[in-house]
Amino acid sequence: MIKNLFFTFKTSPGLVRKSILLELLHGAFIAVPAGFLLLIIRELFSGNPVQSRLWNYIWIMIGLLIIQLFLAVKTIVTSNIMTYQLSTNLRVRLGNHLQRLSMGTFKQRDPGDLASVVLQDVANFEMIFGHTIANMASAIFATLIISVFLLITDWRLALVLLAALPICWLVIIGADYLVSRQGEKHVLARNQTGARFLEYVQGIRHIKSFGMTGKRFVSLDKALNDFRKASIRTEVIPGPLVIIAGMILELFFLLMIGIAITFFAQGSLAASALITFLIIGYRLYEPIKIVLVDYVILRYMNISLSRVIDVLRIKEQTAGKKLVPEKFDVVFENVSFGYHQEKNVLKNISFRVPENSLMALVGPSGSGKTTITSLVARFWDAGQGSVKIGGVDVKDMEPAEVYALISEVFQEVYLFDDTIFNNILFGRPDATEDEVIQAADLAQVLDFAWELPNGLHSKAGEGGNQLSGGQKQRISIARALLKDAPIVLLDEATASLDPENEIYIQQAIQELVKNKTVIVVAHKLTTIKNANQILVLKDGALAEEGTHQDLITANGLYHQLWNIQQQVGGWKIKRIDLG
Ligand SMILES: Nc1ncnc2c1ncn2[C@@H]1O[C@H](COP(=O)(O)OP(=O)(O)OP(=O)(O)O)[C@@H](O)[C@H]1O
Repeated sequence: MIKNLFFTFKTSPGLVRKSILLELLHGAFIAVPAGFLLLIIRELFSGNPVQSRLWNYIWIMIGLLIIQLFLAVKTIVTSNIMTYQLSTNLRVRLGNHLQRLSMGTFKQRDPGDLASVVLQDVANFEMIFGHTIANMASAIFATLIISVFLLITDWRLALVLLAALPICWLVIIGADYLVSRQGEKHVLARNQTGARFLEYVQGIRHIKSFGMTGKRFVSLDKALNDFRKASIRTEVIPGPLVIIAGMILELFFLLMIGIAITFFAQGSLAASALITFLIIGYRLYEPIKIVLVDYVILRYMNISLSRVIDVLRIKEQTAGKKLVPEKFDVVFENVSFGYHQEKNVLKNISFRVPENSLMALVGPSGSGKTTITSLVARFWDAGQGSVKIGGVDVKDMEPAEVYALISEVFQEVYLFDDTIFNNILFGRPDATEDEVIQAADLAQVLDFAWELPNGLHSKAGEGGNQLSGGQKQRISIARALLKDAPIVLLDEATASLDPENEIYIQQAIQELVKNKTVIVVAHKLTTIKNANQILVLKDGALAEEGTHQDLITANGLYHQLWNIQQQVGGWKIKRIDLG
């Protein structure tokens, strides 16, 4: 836990130092009045108490109380400023860090879990740390000072009181163990609930269309129930141990009284010392009781903090030599890559796409076509070999620099819950209105936008849910046109569209790929007949390479795929003819 706290403190060391100093000072001012109480008792039992001296002590104690009040306010304010500063730092660090992670990290991790780290775990830290740390620091310091007073007064009785501490500590270690185990289960249950909610809301359309509302709700309901049970256990299980620790303190206090009375009866303890231990001895335990409860809660907070730090430690994509290419040909040199270490989905792939030419990727489903485009965009880094743009290894470029060179049009289009205009503007935020309109025109967006109530300024709806698939495609092409990046990655967008939309989109794509280096994942071979180069993949390896004519002549896998598609196409035409 200490390590995790230091990791967090590093971001605002000055503020943390100031806060800790104030807390220690506050602790001292909680303890010092006990010293004056001790002097008052001594004076009273001196046989000849001096009234004025007693009053002086009382005035000093009142003065100390006022300072203590002032310090308490200052400490609360500073520790809250520190807590919110530290949690803000954590959020900013997480935000910056997430940006620099490869896309792979996001695909590999449960999105609900990642969201709960950013939202829940940081909030957990914020809430618990703010409320416990100030108490703990001042309580520990106050205990130390009161112990010194008591040791000076009578070391034997002081040792009896202090002997309770290691025993309490053992009990707290037990509670700590339970909190850590149960806390992890609680956090897991909480994340499951978040993930199931996310799944339920995101998939609501499909869940409804397959009539699975009840079934899916069962898994959400189960997650909620598990979370409820885990929450109760987290609260209840360590509770008795904390109470036991408190009772041990009470028992040792009673033991100390018994021994003190014996010493008093034997004449080895003065009456003033006996009274001192009865009054101040009890005060020794007050801060400790606070520490006992707060420590257990802090351990729970540490589970959240560890999760935040784990995310912060995920390796970021580096920029290597921070090079910027001047040309835009794309080269793969003996690239092998696997999403998981055990299995390579790309095996020793080499090719070159010259600047301003079009290369098509063809192959059966799962052969690795999309993976190749993901490596060009540096969504993932190649395991072996290198991916180069203009002679520069993408690993030697800032990931943002790579993204800036690439426009992508994929089958699945994501639109923001904003206007069509702003969704296009996203391609190049500093573009002028005329440029956006021109891109919308070239991508055939204006054709349908002018029929909408607010034209280009009509809302696309969250994820583009107020538009058809073809319309969303055209917006994404307009966005790519506006970006005007030198490299275009196309996951053949027309695969699932009706003929009318397909024509529109083909026209829009013709505009997009003009004078660009283009890699297209092709599903319909007719659309890539004129490609400068076709790469045929099979099981992640390069099976064939050449132009359409070369590959037909070679009479291999491409020829087979071509024949199949021709037959299916012919069959479709026949069916239409018959109809
Ligand atoms: N994020 C991922 N995590 C793990 N494995 C993945 C991931 N994405 C793809 N794969 C696997 O990698 C292999 C290649 O997938 P890829 O999507 O590149 O194929 P594809 O040729 O584009 O397929 P399709 O034509 O069906 O889109 C497949 O076996 C797939 O299951």
